[in-house]
Amino acid sequence: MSVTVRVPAKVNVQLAVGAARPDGFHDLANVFLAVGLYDEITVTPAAPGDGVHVTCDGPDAALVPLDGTNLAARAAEALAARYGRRPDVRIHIAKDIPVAGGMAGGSADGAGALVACDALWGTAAPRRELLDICAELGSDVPFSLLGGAALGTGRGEKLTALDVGGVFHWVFAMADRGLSTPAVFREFDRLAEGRDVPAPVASRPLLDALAKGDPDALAAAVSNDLQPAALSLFPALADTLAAGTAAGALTALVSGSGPTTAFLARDAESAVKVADVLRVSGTCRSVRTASGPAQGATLIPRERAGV
Ligand SMILES: C[C@@](CO)(OP(=O)(O)O)[C@H](O)COP(=O)(O)OP(=O)(O)OC[C@H]1O[C@@H](n2ccc(N)nc2=O)[C@H](O)[C@@H]1O
Ligand SMILES: Nc1ncnc2c1ncn2[C@@H]1O[C@H](COP(=O)(O)OP(=O)(O)O)[C@@H](O)[C@H]1O
Repeated sequence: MSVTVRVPAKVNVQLAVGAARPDGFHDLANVFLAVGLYDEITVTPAAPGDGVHVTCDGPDAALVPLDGTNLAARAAEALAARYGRRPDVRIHIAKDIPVAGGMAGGSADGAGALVACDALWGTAAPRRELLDICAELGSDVPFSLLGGAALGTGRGEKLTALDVGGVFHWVFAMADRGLSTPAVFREFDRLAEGRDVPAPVASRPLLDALAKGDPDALAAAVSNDLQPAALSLFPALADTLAAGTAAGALTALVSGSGPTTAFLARDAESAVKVADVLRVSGTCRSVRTASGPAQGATLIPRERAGV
C-alpha cells in the first residue's frame, strides 16, 4: 500500500521585506501564487525500526539531500513524533520543481510528505495541526499545503487565502545554478544598511488585480524586494529578465529569492511565444510554462499516480 500526493510550485507576485528581526527572520508581506509545476511524493510503509528512507528522481535529483535534512524526511519525523509512533517509511520524490530556484520545491516536498504520511498512517490530523507542523518546517511550507493564492505575513507562515478571478499564464526560466535563500536575505540586509526599511504591506492594486484575474493590472503591480539582492549575487539574471521582456512578456521578475525568473504573459499562446524566444536566448538553462492558481497538496488516486 502506498500514498501519493501532488504539490505545486509557487511564484511570489509581491514580496515586500521588512528589516531583519531579532530572530534573524524578516517580516514579510508575501503574496504567493501556486503554479502548475509539481513534485509528487509517494510514501510506502517500511519495516519496523527501518526509519525514514528518501529517494528522488528528476532532472535536479542529484541536488536534493537524501539524509535527515530533507524536508520530506523532517515532515514525516515531525508527524510521527506528534502522534507517538515510529516514522518507518520510504519516501520517493518525483521532482519536477527546480531545486534552490525560489519556487519552494523543498517546501512542496515537506507539505506533500506530511499529507501523505497522515493518510498512510491514518493519523487524520486536523488541518490546523498540519499547518502548524508546516510552519515549524519552514516559512513557505504552509503555503505549499494550502495552494491557490494567499497573503503570508509574519515570516510568511501566517496565511490569508486570496480570491483569484482568472487564470494567469507564466513562463519560468531556470538558471544554471541555485541561490541560497539565507544568502539572498543577507545580501538584502547588506544593501539596506544605513536605510530605514519600511514595514512590509500588501499592495491593494495587486490584490485587486488578482481578484479580477487581470494580467495587465497584475503585471503593473508585481514587486519583489529581494530582486536587487538576487541580481547583486547573480548579475546575469538581468540578461534573462531583459530577454523575456523583449520577447513580449507583460512583466518579468525574479521568483522569490531566485534565481528562477518569472514572466507573466497575457494568455497561453503568448506564454508559448515568450518561452520559445527564451529557450534560444542563451540566457538560461531551461524554460517551462505553467499557469496559476494551482491546487495545494492533493492526494492522487492510486491509479493516476506515476508509481
Ligand atoms: C524567500 C521565500 C519567499 O517565499 O522563498 P524562496 O524564494 O526561498 O522559495 C521564503 O521567504 C523563504 O522561505 P523558506 O525557504 O521556507 O525559508 P525558511 O526555511 O523558513 O528560512 C530559511 C532562511 O531564510 C531567511 N528568511 C526566511 C524567511 C523570512 N521571512 N525571513 C528570512 O530571513 C532566514 O535566513 C532563514 O534562516
Ligand atoms: N525535498 C527537498 N527538495 C529540494 N531541496 C531540499 C529538500 N529538502 C531540503 N532541501 C534543501 O533546501 C534547499 C533549498 O531548496 P528549494 O526548496 O528547492 O529552493 P527554494 O528555497 O529556493 O525554493 C536545497 O538547496 C536543499 O539543500
